[in-house]
Amino acid sequence: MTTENIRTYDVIVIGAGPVGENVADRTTAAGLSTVVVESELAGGECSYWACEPSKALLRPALFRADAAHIPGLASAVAGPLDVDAVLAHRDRMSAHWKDDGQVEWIKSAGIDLLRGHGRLAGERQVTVETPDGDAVRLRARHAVAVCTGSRAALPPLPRIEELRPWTNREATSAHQAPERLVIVGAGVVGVEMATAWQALGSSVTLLAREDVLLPRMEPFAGELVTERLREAGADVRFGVSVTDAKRADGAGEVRIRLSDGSELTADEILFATGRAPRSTDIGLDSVGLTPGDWLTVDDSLTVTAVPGEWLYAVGDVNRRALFTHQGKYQARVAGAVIAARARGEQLDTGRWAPHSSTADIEAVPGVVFTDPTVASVGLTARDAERLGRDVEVVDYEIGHLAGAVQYRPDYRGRARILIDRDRQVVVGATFVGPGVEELVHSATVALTGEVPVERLWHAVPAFPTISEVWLRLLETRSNS
Ligand SMILES: Cc1cc2nc3c(=O)[nH]c(=O)nc-3n(C[C@H](O)[C@H](O)[C@H](O)COP(=O)(O)OP(=O)(O)OC[C@H]3O[C@@H](n4cnc5c(N)ncnc54)[C@H](O)[C@@H]3O)c2cc1C
Ligand SMILES: NC(=O)c1ccc[n+]([C@@H]2O[C@H](COP(=O)([O-])OP(=O)(O)OC[C@H]3O[C@@H](n4cnc5c(N)ncnc54)[C@H](O)[C@@H]3O)[C@@H](O)[C@H]2O)c1
Repeated sequence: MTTENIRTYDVIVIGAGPVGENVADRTTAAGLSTVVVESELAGGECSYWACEPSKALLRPALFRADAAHIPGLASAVAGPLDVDAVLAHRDRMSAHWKDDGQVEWIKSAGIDLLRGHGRLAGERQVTVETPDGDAVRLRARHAVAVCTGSRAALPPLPRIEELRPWTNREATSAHQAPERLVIVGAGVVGVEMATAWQALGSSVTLLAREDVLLPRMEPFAGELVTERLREAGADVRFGVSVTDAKRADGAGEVRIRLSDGSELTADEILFATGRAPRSTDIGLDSVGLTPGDWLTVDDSLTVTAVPGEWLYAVGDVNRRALFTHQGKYQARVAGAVIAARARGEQLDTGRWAPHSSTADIEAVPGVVFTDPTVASVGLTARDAERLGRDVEVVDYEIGHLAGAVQYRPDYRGRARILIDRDRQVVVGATFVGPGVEELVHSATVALTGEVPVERLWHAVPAFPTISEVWLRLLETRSNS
């Protein structure tokens, strides 16, 4: 390798997903020269095969579900969705799988972009294999941030690759609705894709290994989503997993055997069975780490097992909170940490301090875009029990609110808040019902601000809105 191929920067970021882009933005803004390395498309999974395309598929389905129950509007939305128009909209929202817009933004922010596959090559060093087969060696004066994200984790079924199964990539970029779609896994990807493709004309069978959908959330969330999915025509089955699956003649339909002995036939099978870190081929062994592992970090996003405070892992790859918004929050913290260390400053750590990623553990909001929508932040009742936290659990049927009936006359939904008995602050909230996605930030502010419940009495929600659920929850509590 010639010396011309060695480039030195203050900071090297591997992976230009939403998180890598934000780390690079922060370090550049702090005056540190930064290069970001990307092997596929700048913008990452979120822009092309996750958040953006999935929400573009779901929005028409959810809007129609609401409109179909609003007097005077129902007849206008009768009949099937215009699938071609929905898919064309999804294509636009995924920028037609081209990253020119992202590349332009990266350049405008003063960040260098290097296309290729990045691998750690010892302390503060990264080697990049470029698309034309060249190798570029990068050296960092201060920091390397691994932001390589995650990929779909497939179950250990024999010869699974011969099945050509769908993962999130195919499920968000398919150009036609399969007639019969079997979805394995009832987490967020499973239920969102079941909602979208059932609305787009597929006959969906959703297989849940557990006895409820969305098993990590409050049980009533999964119960309400099950009701509506079944009303929409989906076949939802509990307590089953796939024991064997084969594509007939290697090309035709998929024949699936389930753990209860039953069999299914489908045109496509989607495995929505969780995520694995993209860390198998990023040179982890060169710094004493195990390829394929999640990267454990402390609250400053510094990789704990590597000495010298130069290696960071930010976003999905550290497994703290697998959401774009939470990864971008970590990126803001990591950028501030890298800049402070580069200036030789003492870090300001501790809960909610600028150099401490706190919210990605204590107040992670998430919205599941299903009918009904599920929005939550903080602990569930089950989490509180597991952690031995003494909480008061308060429930309210959102459908009793005037604002909910105005929103959709057949409104079905429920809210739950958890109040820490000692501190008298909200430590968890779950809202299930149409339109609750914009409600969850009020709960996030209550959690992060640690607003005393007594003060929440004075936060008066407007009439008639679904936000009045806050007042009813507090009234329910004081009446009990
Ligand atoms: C179907 C689906 C829907 C989702 N919907 C939402 C949602 O609505 N809201 C939400 O908040 N979250 C959602 N998520 C989660 C969200 O997509 C992730 O949390 C987010 O993409 C993580 O960002 P990241 O930058 O850490 O990783 P990624 O987005 O995975 O980006 C990592 C980047 O690194 C690159 N890379 C990897 N290895 C290398 C290497 N060796 N060299 C160079 N480049 C490399 C990749 O090509 C990629 O561009 C969804 C996920 C899925 C699967
Ligand atoms: N709207 C959003 O914000 C959004 C949407 C999609 C994904 N995401 C993020 O992406 C992450 C990954 O989502 P996901 O749904 O892929 O994972 P998940 O971990 O949420 O759910 C995976 C499900 O698959 C099941 N499963 C695992 N192995 C199985 C097997 N062999 N057979 C049957 N079932 C099996 C698990 O029990 C679990 O219920 C989520 O945790 C979330 O953070 C967010």
